[in-house]
Amino acid sequence: MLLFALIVSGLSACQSTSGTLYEQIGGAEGNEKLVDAFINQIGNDPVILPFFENASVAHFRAGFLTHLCDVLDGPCEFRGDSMVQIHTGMHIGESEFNRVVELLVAAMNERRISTPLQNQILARLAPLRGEVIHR
Ligand code: HEM
Repeated sequence: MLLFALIVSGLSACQSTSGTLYEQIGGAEGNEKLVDAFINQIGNDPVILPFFENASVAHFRAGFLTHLCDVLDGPCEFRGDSMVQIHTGMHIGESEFNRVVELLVAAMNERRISTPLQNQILARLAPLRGEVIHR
């Protein structure tokens, strides 16, 4: 019985593997910490930062938070412009898209998100590639 209790408490201290992806990243707090780490990565990247030259960080943060919450099955509905509308005119290519994915992975590593969970998150974002690049 003691062993069982130890195993259960040990499991709950680790990342949960049940519930929505949003719950698994730690809900609203986990989402905010992840998005802030991502924004910090963007802020330090000489290739990607120039894309955000005229963007408001606060606006991007709020929009990305809601969008990610929505994509990860959290209790949010992103009602902003479509991914195509937002990124049209930015002339984003494959390499810039891949770089942004790398920055998100770096942010997820920083937040100690497990590799299997990272892969599930990336699988949700990958289909958006065509809506973001060459626009
Ligand atoms: C799957 C990949 C991506 C997703 C899901 C995504 C999603 C978003 C979202 C939700 C917003 C905020 C929209 C709003 O509320 O107004 C946004 C804005 C923005 N995105 Fe992306 N994005 C992706 C890839 C990229 C890439 C690769 C770049 C550039 C290399 C980029 C550059 C920007 C910029 C500059 C803005 C700010 C626009 C502004 O407010 O002026 N995005 N993106």
